Amino acid sequence: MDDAAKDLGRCAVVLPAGGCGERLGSLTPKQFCTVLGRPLISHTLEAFERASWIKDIIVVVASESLDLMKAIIHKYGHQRVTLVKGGETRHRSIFNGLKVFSENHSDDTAIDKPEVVIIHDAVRPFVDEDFLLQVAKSAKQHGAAGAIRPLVSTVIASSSDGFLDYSLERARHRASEMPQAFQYDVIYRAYLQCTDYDLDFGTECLHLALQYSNVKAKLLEGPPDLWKVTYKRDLYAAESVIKESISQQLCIVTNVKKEAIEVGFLLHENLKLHYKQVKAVSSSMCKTIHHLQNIFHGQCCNFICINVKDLDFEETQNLVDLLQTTNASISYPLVIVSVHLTTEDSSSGNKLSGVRKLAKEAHKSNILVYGLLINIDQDKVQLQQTVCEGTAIITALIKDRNPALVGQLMVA
Ligand SMILES: Nc1ccn([C@@H]2O[C@H](COP(=O)(O)OP(=O)(O)OP(=O)(O)O)[C@@H](O)[C@H]2O)c(=O)n1
Ligand SMILES: O=P(O)(O)OC[C@@H](O)[C@@H](O)[C@@H](O)CO
Repeated sequence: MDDAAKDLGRCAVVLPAGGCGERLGSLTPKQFCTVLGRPLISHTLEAFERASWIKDIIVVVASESLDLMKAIIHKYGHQRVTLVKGGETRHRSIFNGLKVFSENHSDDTAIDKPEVVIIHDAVRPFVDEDFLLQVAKSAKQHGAAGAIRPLVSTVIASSSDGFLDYSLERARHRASEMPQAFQYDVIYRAYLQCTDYDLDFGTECLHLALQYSNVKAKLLEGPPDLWKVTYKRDLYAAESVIKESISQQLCIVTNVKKEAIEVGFLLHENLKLHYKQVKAVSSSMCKTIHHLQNIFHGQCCNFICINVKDLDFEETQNLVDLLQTTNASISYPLVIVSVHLTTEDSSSGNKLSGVRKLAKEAHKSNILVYGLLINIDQDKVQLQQTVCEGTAIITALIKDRNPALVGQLMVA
């Protein structure tokens, strides 16, 4: 991607995050509300950090949120971030963010002026790097560029007495979304000329570029998940989108004992009907996180660990220990379904307490461990049926990632 961005020149992003999220109805401003255990703004930052060609990330927050934002940056290890104090309105916050490149600072933190600056609401966490680059390149060429999406509802105007005045032809109009991008001088010059009315009541940066810099923005149709978190339902939707994105891959870890391999094979056959990528590896291949990351060329968040009856939790404990050595679970809760093969005569009592204890410890590292008993004292047909039921339990646990079920022992 870096090669594709090489003609862009220096690029930065301004993330306005200084609002109070009134429409969401929470005491916590929505950019700091947690989604899958992590503040919404951290998900957005992670998306921009994937674009290494964006050299500076300017986060604009209300002064009362500066310490909270610093703590989030530290906890999640965000890089390339500069904090700026927000303003009373979104436009004033964006303007404060843009000033960081052009005005001297008391602490001499001058930041190199970018050729292209992206502006993106911090509460829009789903940012696609390819599309970001398209918008930035288009802004380099045309002076300004912005994301648009088809309108879902028709736009109408109301008369002062509350009756329909006129309606806009929906097919000819679009919703203005983000990211937007500008040649830095185009948008900074526009903000310098803004009236107070613009700064206090305006909502459209593209309009400012046209009004004050006489630059018509290039409009690019963006992907469907560009939406802005505004209402409570948007937080729930964001959590579902993220859960779905981290539930595409699955790693089955088993040792070389015969019964473990047999159940592992049956689980693999069932699970590959539900997941895009299912890999089965022997626990001997999972001695280092390097091995694990090589399996999926990156981050896998879902594991099934098959423990044969006489070894109890050794496989799961080893996997938890390995995962705890990485930051993998900082970004998203990892799931381990600890499968225990059992026979008619073995008691599940000690397993229950064992899974509970192990799960409680792992949960401190944001690793969710669930137990699953599979009785292998069955004929082939019955075992296949049991594994099929076990697969349904596993897919539900991974999809839901419910902390309340951590340490519970399900029976297929
Ligand atoms: N004074 C403000 C107001 C808004 N924003 C930011 O602009 C983005 C989009 O604005 P909006 O969705 O309106 O956020 P809020 O103003 O917080 O929401 P509400 O209007 O419901 O209060 C958000 O990331 C918000 O934090 C900002 O930086 N400074
Ligand atoms: O008006 P709000 O402050 O809720 O949100 C800002 C949005 O209007 C803005 O992000 C897009 O419409 C693009 O300009």
